[in-house]
Amino acid sequence: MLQNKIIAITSGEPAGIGADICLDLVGMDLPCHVVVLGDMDLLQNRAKMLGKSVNIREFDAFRQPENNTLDVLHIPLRDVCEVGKLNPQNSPYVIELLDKAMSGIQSGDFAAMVTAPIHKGVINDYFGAKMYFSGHTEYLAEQSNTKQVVMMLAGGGMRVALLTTHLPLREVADAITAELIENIAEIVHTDLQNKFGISSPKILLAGLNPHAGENGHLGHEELEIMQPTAAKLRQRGIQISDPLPADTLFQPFYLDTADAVLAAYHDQGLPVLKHASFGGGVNITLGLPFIRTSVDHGTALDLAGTGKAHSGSLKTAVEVAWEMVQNLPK
Ligand SMILES: NC(=O)c1ccc[n+]([C@@H]2O[C@H](COP(=O)([O-])OP(=O)(O)OC[C@H]3O[C@@H](n4cnc5c(N)ncnc54)[C@H](O)[C@@H]3O)[C@@H](O)[C@H]2O)c1
Ligand SMILES: N[C@H](C(=O)O)[C@H](O)COP(=O)(O)O
Repeated sequence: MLQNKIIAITSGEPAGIGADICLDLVGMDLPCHVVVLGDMDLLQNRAKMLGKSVNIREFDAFRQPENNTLDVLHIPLRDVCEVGKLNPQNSPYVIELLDKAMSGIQSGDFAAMVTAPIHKGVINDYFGAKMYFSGHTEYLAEQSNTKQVVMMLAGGGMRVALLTTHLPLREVADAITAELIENIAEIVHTDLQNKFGISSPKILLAGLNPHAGENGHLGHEELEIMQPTAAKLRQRGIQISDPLPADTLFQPFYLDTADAVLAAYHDQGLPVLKHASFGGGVNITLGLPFIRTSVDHGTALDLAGTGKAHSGSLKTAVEVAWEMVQNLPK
């Protein structure tokens, strides 16, 4: 049976580089069979534009993978797609790719999903008040009725998980509660064990404020919330540090002692990681009832159809998803 050995790749925003990087997978040495979810004509046209001669065929779970062939689960675009130009009318298509990948996992057709980049802005332009879309992470959590998930990126020899994800900076401090830290740290701890095979994970907690609050003189979240919660978590057997100053935490002296950093917010942790590994890192959603990884970059509308987009991150995302599948308790 091929079925549960297949990884579904959602091709993402059709005007962006999603199709380009999916086409690049053909001929790569991948650890498993992959099927791309997307519009077949879009993929054919993009292949032509890029001068790639790739055999694009309709996905059939019982067919063996073939050389120079991309298996595609055809999902039609809703409207025209001009390369590099966002068309809000295609937003339901982008969402359908995610829904189909998720239902394929639930039915046992796919072992995991890997997502190519989407454009959150255009999805919100289309759906308006009907649905607020802040990212794959939050959407997949909602759709799978998962109360808490964690965004973690890996690259450049580090893993960086986030306490808060796509949240305006103004709202970050209020969102950091003892309950949130406990929930997130527990998910990071458990998923590092179960999905990454790390038996005794060590987590470094970054403070929210400059110099981790400078003993309460530069903010009180560290003393009042983060430190007592970290102590409580340690009593429960989770190896997490007290909040450390984020500006000096990302150096080998600390990083070499740990399996993951838990950053307080998106742009505290991710710029460091992306500086070290942009285009080769991977975004992993922890805490979901299924495996989902993604690229570390966005839609790069400026590069779509030019042949200049790098696909290393997509390849890594497939490899990491597959490794996670292998690590799942049997
Ligand atoms: N996994 C995802 O779905 C994901 C991740 C990050 C950003 N985004 C979304 O993408 C959209 C655009 O975001 P942005 O402009 O901040 O970031 P971006 O990553 O699309 O582009 C930033 C810069 O990096 C370059 N770049 C990006 N990917 C590249 C690649 N594979 N190879 C070579 N160069 C590459 C782009 O040309 C651009 O100069 C936003 O809507 C954002 O939310 C989605
Ligand atoms: N925060 C992610 C990053 O910077 O790479 C990106 O926006 C993707 O997030 P989702 O996987 O939730 O779409």
